[in-house]
Amino acid sequence: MDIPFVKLHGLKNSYIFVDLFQFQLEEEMLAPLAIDIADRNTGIGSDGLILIHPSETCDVGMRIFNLDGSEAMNCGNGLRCVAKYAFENNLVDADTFTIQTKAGQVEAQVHGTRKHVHEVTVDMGAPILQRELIPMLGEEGQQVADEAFDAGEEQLRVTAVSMGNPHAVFFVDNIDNAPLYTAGPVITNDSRFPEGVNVEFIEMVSEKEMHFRVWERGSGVTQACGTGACAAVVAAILNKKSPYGEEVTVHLSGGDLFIRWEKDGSVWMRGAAEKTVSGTFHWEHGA
Ligand SMILES: N[C@H](CCC[C@H](N)C(=O)O)C(=O)O
Repeated sequence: MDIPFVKLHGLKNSYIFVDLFQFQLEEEMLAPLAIDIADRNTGIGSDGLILIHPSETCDVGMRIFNLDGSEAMNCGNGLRCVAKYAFENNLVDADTFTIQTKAGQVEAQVHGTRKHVHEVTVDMGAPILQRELIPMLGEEGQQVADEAFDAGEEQLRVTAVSMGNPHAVFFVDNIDNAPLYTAGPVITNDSRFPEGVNVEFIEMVSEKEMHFRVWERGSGVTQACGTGACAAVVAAILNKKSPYGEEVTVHLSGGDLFIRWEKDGSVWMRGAAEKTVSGTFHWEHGA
């Protein structure tokens, strides 16, 4: 079958987008399609697949699938790309609109014109901090902030935050020495996280600036992770390394995101979204 797609990225965290307003896919196709279309050798190449779909509760809907075909509940960089695509393709009437995710709904505001949106601000809603809702094993009802967490030879300290998807945040003295490739793949599958976890390493530059690296659940090391950047700033504030209510600059491998967490309120994410290419993917389903 020939599948129309658009490739977009948020700070080089790229996804292949299929617009279900125009093209239909069967549910059982989605995971194998994500694996095939994201393959850098035999597919288009990306960090996963994102579906833009009609929604009964919001202006548009988004579903995201990782490289390994697993479906995630949320995707920050993907949301900015969905917002850009929806506005530029007249799927929405105004420059501010709602997007349905499996984690709930968010509100996006695009910056730019119908011809070209260059930046998007998203109200990501409130973080989820109760251990059992991350989910992470251990005493229920508690937050997980600066808790001892040994992984292999690494003696680390974890702060766990969900943005609809789970994140384990670790503060290190030097981001270049972070055990991203050694501890990342171990922690992402650690049994203390029954649904797996996205793994972030953070080096604080100042209270309003940090370096960020990520091993993503289901995709491995990516150039950026929007929900991860949100989780990192929440973790910094919980650990009194950053202030509530002020924009923190997060330096990811692929570029900068600007994140603020309003006390007792939402996490706001602002950053770029760019289109790379559109075309048709010829897919022999089941081949
Ligand atoms: N890259 C995405 C996160 C994907 C999350 C996915 N790896 C999972 O939660 O399983 C972002 O910009 O938020």
